[in-house]
Amino acid sequence: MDSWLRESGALGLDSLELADFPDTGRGVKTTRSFKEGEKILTIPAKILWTVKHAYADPLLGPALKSAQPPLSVEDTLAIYLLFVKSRESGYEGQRSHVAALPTSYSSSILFEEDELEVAAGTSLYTITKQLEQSIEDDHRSLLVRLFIQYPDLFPLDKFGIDDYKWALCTVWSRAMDFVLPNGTPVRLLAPFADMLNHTSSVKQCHAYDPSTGNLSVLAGKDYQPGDQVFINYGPVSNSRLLRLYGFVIPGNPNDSYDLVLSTHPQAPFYEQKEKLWKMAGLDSTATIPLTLTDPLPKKVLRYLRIQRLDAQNLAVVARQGSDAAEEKVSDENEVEILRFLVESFEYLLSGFGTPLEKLEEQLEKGVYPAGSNAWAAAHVSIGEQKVLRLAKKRAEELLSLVESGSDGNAKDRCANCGKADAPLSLCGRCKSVAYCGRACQVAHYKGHKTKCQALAAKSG
Ligand SMILES: C[S@@+](CC[C@H](N)C(=O)[O-])C[C@H]1O[C@@H](n2cnc3c(N)ncnc32)[C@H](O)[C@@H]1O
Repeated sequence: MDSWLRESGALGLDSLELADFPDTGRGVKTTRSFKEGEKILTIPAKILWTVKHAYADPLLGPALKSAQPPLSVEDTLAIYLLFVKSRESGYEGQRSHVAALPTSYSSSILFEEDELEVAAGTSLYTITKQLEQSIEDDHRSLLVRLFIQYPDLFPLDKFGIDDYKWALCTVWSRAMDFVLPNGTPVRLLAPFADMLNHTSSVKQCHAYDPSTGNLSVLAGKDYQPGDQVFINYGPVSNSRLLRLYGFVIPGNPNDSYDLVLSTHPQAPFYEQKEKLWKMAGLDSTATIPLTLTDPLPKKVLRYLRIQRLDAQNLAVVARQGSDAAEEKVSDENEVEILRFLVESFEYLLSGFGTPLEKLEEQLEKGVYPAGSNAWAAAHVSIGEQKVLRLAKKRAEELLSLVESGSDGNAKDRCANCGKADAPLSLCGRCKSVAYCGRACQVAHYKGHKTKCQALAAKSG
């Protein structure tokens, strides 16, 4: 691969080497020092794996163009990889890259049943099960649309379901995503740059240059010779890390739980409510991430307030336009949604195979060998349970405030983020709500404006 990279014009290889590291496995180390921000590596456009290049290939391109409906970006890249892997001659450079790829992966889609069972109750469990099914369906569809149409290009012994899963795992764990200035998304695989492991302690330091199409990596921090070079894959939860990359970060601060909210189209006033959700930037089916820092996002309350509107409140809320249901609609509505949330979180938590404390105890005792699939699944479950417990606590606190009638002018917590353990200052105009800082005051103003003006006018 090295000579292919050099001949193609890759820059920076003289200062970098592949190496094995105890925590992250194979990665890249520097052989000289770098200052943060310095360019470390450039992989030229012509050797990147992209959809454009797959379609431009003289053998693969015409077959891809004939597939109806067209393949997704993910499938195109996966088939491109398998196609090159299956060739016995030609494609020498790309084949040397494929030969350097891992032969197996530890994504949750490849877990044994008993390993995945450790994560029972998590969104990882549900999504993995759904994925297993959809991967089989997609593979069957590729057989019909592509493989059996061109048996010489896609020999079935090299395009089976296990090959397809390998290719998908390769794309999930190694592809990089960018959005061009005109909003077009680009997904690509960059040889050698795909050997860089992740750490959240560097800023995003891989970049795509839309004018040249080259991929570059900058130093995300200062490096000494022999240091491992990292990039940042983004603020990814353990659930997503395990599904897409096959690893977890114990105590991951980005852990989250994806809450799915949906409403039956035959529910009362569905069409009017659908309009209100749209106005509020939501959809009739909304997936909202609950996180450790924001376990009960405002969007959840907003969605449910609209979902539970009665005929009388519907008209009032519709007049609020884009501020619709940003704040409490009525005591009844608020109590109803908060009770629903407390019960739902309780129900979701009861669905976890093993409670958080028990899992922590098991990890402590070494029941799951460190680094094993079951160990990783246990970390996902712990993270999601932590988030759900925080969300339930927050819903209970809000419920007791509404039930005691002290929510409307609660001054003991930030009206925007709910923080109570921070210095708070009152809204300068109405003095009825408090904020932990300027950012929260600004973020809250749009929804608070009408009430603020009314209260300020009342108090003269
Ligand atoms: C883009 S590749 C990086 C190179 C990879 N280690 C290799 O040998 O090909 C992404 C994969 O590296 C591993 N990886 C990356 N960052 C990691 C980390 N912080 N801890 C553990 N494994 C990591 C995971 O297996 C992940 O799927």
